[in-house]
Amino acid sequence: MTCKPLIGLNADFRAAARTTPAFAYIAQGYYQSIINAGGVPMLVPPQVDEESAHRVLDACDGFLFIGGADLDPRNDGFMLHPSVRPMDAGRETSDRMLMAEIAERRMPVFGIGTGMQLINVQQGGNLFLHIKEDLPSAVPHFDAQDTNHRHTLDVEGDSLIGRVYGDGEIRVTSRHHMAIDEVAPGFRVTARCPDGVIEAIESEMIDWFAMGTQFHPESDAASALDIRIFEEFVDAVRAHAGQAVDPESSEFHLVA
Ligand SMILES: N[C@@H](CCC(=O)NCCCC(=O)O)C(=O)O
Repeated sequence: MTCKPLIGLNADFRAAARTTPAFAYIAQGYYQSIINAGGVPMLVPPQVDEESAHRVLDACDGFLFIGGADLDPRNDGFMLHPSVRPMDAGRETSDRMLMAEIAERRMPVFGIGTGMQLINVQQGGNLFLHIKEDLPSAVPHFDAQDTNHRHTLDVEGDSLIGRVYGDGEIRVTSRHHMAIDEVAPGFRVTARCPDGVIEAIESEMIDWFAMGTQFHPESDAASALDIRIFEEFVDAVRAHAGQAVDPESSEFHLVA
């Protein structure tokens, strides 16, 4: 039997406005990258209770948390900072429910942007709420005029990110004003911007594939190397689902 792994993606949510209804949505780069890497994306709108979140996860082999607006620091016991623009409260509640259960199940997970920040806080780490204030010498990590604003990246060679990018200058797409401060127990930093801002984390736990990038490998400006991160993730999902690679056919078979 061959089958592609089913990967859940949390959708963003925008409340109704004067001329538009409420809608859940997701940028194409996130789900297209999963398709390109050989997975089947399943878009998950905000869930209303734990039972529903668990039912969704029963159907998934892995999960991708997408970027978006800010997590509300008050949900982690911190004060609101004037720069923080909290995401829709329903999305945040749903994302946190899904993430808690994903961690419990040790389901393979990849978080991008806010998605990485979610993994980190749910696992006991914390965040700088505004890079400009907390790390004043940092280079710009956000440009309102350029959604594909890029900066360079220093990677740890003995990591997934290091394997993907190898040697040579790396430039990645950056769109954030918050950043990881303390890394959650069980995770390590595997990439930083040369200014020190944490750009990627990976689980060190042998029973759990979990990783995050602060940068955006799904962006329109993604390189062939950026796309390799999704392939590594989808391969990890397959491995967790008990599938093995058939090098002849490039198809994936359930291991009996
Ligand atoms: N809280 C974050 C948000 C970082 C992020 O996810 N940016 C992407 C926004 C929209 C998208 O491209 O999906 C911060 O630190 O600013």
